[in-house]
Amino acid sequence: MYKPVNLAKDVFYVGVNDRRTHLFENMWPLERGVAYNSYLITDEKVALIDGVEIGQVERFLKKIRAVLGARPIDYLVINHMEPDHAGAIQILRELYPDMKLVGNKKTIPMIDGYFGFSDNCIEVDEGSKLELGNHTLQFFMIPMVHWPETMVTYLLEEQILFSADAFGSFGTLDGGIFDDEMDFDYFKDEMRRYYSNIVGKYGSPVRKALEKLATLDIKMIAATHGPVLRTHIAEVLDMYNRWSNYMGEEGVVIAYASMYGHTEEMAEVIAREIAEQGVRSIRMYDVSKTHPSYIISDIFKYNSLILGSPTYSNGLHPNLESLVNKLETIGIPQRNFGFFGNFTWAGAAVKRLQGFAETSGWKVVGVPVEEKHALKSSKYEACRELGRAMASVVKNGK
Ligand SMILES: Cc1cc2nc3c(=O)[nH]c(=O)nc-3n(C[C@H](O)[C@H](O)[C@H](O)COP(=O)(O)O)c2cc1C
Repeated sequence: MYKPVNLAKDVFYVGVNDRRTHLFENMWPLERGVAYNSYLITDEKVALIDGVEIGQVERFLKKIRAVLGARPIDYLVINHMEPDHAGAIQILRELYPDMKLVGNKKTIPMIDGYFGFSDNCIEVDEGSKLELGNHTLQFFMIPMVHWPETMVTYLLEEQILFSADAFGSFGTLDGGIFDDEMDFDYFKDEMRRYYSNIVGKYGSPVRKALEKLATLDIKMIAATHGPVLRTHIAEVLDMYNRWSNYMGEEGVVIAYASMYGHTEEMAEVIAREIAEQGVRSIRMYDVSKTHPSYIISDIFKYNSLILGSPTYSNGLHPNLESLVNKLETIGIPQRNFGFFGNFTWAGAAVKRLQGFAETSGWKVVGVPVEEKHALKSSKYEACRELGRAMASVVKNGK
């Protein structure tokens, strides 16, 4: 019934869209859903590359059968064992009992651990090849992008890279499957939100993977989420190069918490001064309103960050603390950093942010401002001074 979508002759897209799940990994908002991409190659042997999340298996199987009819699958290539791709393994194995699972030495113990079997598995290694007939698959390991077993599969004859979660994105494929069939700008933002929050900690493994992939001629990148890339490959590789090197463009993210508006007022003063100094890219977020994944995405985009918080139970406001914890986990090596806070009887927020600044190794810009009660003229001027200092560093590097 389904009209097959070809990436090349005998290479098919059989992925599915999920618009029902609200939170990816039960954490990251999916405003426009997510796609679980899977690919089928038909030759003397049939290979399926990655699967889908278990809840989406029905439509997935329909798409497979639309291509294969009653023909069995010979190989299931498992580039990545995360359950949003590997969840359908059990069902696929029951439907196709002779199907061999193709993974590396780290994949197979995970198959055993999750599903309780390790028979019918083929272990591949760096550079191993699997012949399907007229098509040859070659495997390259990209450990910790973003799980240890992750590998990519390269289809030599068509120069298609099946890249697992690398180059993936949130967002369903609303009709368009390929990057030139859609408004790709939306996906660039969602690709950064996906990368920064899910893969962002692993800059060094990503850089190693990019070096390895640079030796391949790539006509198409087929990731497990988001559009199939055939037009924007160079641009996306460049984006990955910048993100994995934690290079931020000129701009300031200001993220604050505020219960009664005093900390917010300080943030407004700082932002206005930065703008008056000529910085055009300023993104201001109330951490109680905006999910941290969007804020972290912008912290990856821009080279400077200012955090502000009221003191709350002798610490940071819990939502700001949560953002700081996430930043500590990711460990971005360098940003220009300013901070400020507000309190009523004994300030602790600025002290906590000072501690974060020291452990992060970031360049502290300006003098931190801490106001007691309402904003008064001396701290108003101190906020402006912090804004001026930040604008100078953003624009002039000092
Ligand atoms: C639940 C709660 C806990 C607080 N804990 C502290 C505290 O430990 N030390 C302090 O000096 N002020 C504390 N405050 C007072 C706030 O820091 C103060 O009201 C501040 O001005 C709030 O800033 P905002 O207007 O930006 O929300 C607390 C306030 C609330 C509501």
